[in-house]
Amino acid sequence: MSFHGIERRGLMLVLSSPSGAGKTTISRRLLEHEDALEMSVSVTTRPRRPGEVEGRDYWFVSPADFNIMVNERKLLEWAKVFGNHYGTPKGPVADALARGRDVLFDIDWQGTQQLAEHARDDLVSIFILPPSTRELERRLRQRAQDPEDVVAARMAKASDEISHWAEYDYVVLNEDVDSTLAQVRAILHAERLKRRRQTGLGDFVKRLRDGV
Ligand SMILES: Nc1nc2c(ncn2[C@@H]2O[C@H](COP(=O)(O)OP(=O)(O)O)[C@@H](O)[C@H]2O)c(=O)[nH]1
Ligand SMILES: Nc1ncnc2c1ncn2[C@@H]1O[C@H](COP(=O)(O)OP(=O)(O)O)[C@@H](O)[C@H]1O
Repeated sequence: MSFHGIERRGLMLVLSSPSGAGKTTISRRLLEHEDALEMSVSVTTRPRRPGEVEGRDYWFVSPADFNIMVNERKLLEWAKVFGNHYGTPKGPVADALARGRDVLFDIDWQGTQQLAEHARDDLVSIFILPPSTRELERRLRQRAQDPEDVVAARMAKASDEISHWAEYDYVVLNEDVDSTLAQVRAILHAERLKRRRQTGLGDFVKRLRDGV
């Protein structure tokens, strides 16, 4: 990746939050604005929701196929969430990073911990908090795509998920979508400028010094 003509190493941007806090909304908006960013599309055994698109939101697979992917080590990380399995296919992430692109992950704390074990230096993690419990419940119901018992289960798990907030590099409160988006973009832009990510800086500075 070239940034002002200087080679840069791609980064892995993780968004986690309790269900309903707004990860999907923020991810979609972010991808509209950030050309150099690609979504990591997970595989899941969860049923497809109305409006979800195969290959855009998830790859929907059977439990048997998921197990095959685990056994063949095709997943970078995987976890069981709300009784279903979710995992990150390895290939597309490696390809994107090799092309110098950044990769966005909508994964839970278990997946974030696994990525941190393998690629801490390339990882930038953001935890998204809802403004209040009431608002979280309102958002989960408003989405109205899950049956009532699923909404209740997700609310019951919210406290567990939130308990991992301090394991993240950044924490953003998602009150208003536009300002959350601006904050996440600011984090991404600053992280891209980290010296160790600008791999072409040494050569650039050498040419600069040679010229003076
Ligand atoms: N570890 C891991 N978690 C995932 C993956 N894909 C999705 N998740 C998480 O699984 C949880 C449930 O996702 P989903 O069923 O789409 O509901 P959501 O909470 O509305 O996004 C969320 O916390 C996601 O971040 C994955 O590949 N790995
Ligand atoms: N800042 C916000 N203000 C109001 N509603 C929001 C906000 N962010 C997300 N939502 C709504 O809340 C619901 C859950 O958001 P979603 O992005 O699906 O959350 P998650 O992916 O974390 O489960 C959706 O109906 C979405 O439109």
